[in-house]
Amino acid sequence: MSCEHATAAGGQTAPQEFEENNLSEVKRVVAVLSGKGGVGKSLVTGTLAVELARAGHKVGILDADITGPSIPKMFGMSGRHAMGLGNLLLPEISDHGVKVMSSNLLLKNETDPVLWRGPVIAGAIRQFWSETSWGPLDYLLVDMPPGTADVALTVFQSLPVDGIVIVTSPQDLVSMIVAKAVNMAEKMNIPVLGIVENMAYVECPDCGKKIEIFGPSKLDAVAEQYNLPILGRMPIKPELAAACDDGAIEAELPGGLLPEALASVEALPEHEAPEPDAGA
Ligand SMILES: Nc1ncnc2c1ncn2[C@@H]1O[C@H](COP(=O)(O)OP(=O)(O)OP(=O)(O)O)[C@@H](O)[C@H]1O
Repeated sequence: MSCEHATAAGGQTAPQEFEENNLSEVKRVVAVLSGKGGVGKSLVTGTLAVELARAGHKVGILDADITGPSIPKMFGMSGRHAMGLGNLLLPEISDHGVKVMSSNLLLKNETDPVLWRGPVIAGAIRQFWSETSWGPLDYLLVDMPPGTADVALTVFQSLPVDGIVIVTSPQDLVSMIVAKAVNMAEKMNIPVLGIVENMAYVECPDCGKKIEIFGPSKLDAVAEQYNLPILGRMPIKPELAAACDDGAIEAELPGGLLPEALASVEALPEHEAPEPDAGA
């Protein structure tokens, strides 16, 4: 498949800070990172976005998981396409006001594979920041690609990320994954806000007992080892997966799933406004 926008932006490899355009006013950027795919990073990003929006904040999601984007579907945007305004892209806006920019919003069909090479992906990230009109946002959440490789590095080197939320699951090699993320964050000088453990347990529908089906969690020990706060434990809930599949996360997400993560993100100070002459 091809994308006019992303192809035009290809060829950008050298690490550099991407400029914010003068139609965006993003106060805080939070990256949601996981060590591998499928641990629920996108669900945690979506949950945080919904909880922030319900708390009255203006929220956007930059879907940096370029080759495996799942945010638009979760927010009921399947089949929608991002529009342009002059040189800028306009994010799609969900029913409850969450703005989303994603490679899936640039594809003709959402089932088309994204077969872009690294430099083109970096170019897409630049477009989603520098060439997207985000307007005023209290929080921009970045749904990172899984792992700590190339694209993650581009995001951390190029966007003004204020904090990182690490998502793990009990069957992960939690200690190693957290170590990699913490080392990367330290090198980039970005604070890690803490760890969310997803799929931590299943609740018995009859007696409410929490069953740790992947065995006892190692999260407490790892959090202590790296001196990181635990930002919450999400249970496996089939209705969550169904809500994501139906594009109904905003309507159907139960309240209060990640209170500690919400409080930690809300406590982040605003970063400094861009230079007045930073243009699109
Ligand atoms: N706590 C949960 N309960 C039920 N289903 C879940 C839970 N967490 C994630 N899922 C489901 O598991 C699948 C993978 O989740 P998700 O897309 O959020 O993972 P990811 O880490 O972002 O994956 P990738 O890195 O491949 O994009 C989705 O279908 C999602 O709805």
